[in-house]
Amino acid sequence: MEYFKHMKRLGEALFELLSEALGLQPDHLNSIGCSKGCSTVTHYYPPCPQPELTLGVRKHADAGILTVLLQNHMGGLQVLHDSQWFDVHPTRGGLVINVGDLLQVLSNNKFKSVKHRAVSSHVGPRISVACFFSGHASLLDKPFGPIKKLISEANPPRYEEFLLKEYFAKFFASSLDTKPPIDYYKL
Ligand SMILES: O=C(O)CCC(=O)C(=O)O
Ligand SMILES: [Fe+2]
Repeated sequence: MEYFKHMKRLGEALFELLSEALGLQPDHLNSIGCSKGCSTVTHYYPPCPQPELTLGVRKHADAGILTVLLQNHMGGLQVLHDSQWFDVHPTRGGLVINVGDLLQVLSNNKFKSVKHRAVSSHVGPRISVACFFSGHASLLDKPFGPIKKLISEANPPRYEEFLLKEYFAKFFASSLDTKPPIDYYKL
């Protein structure tokens, strides 16, 4: 419980910084509910006898707005950059912050969601705790798209508006092998 209180506060602070980085008022992303709707998934990856035959989690970008990830000392998380996989080495007391597909939409592609995966290992277990910020429930029924203040003639919208509830319905009906729901709304 204590951890989630801290996650909520951290989320608010991160969304302030991200708003400023977009050239918006510091409270912009918080005021539209970005730091709400935080859900948590804990992963337990046991030691794997044949790690070369499998992956812990396949390549994907997180579907929500922002993810705060805590991993134990085992390592295994990798991010894709310029078509190459890079290890995200665990740092004691460190957290990994991943931009999700919905922040890519809100920022009209200024922030790019990060493709990542978790590889298996002979040793373990590896444990990770992901807090997914997916936005306040009241956003589900409202049109969602790039922030209007970020749109101009020089920077036209890269996504059409859509309903988050339809987006999440697509997400929950999909697998990591199918195209991510964000792709349906690209302009
Ligand atoms: O276990 C990890 O480090 C990654 C988990 C992950 O990518 C996810 O839950 O979306
Ligand atoms: Fe992920």
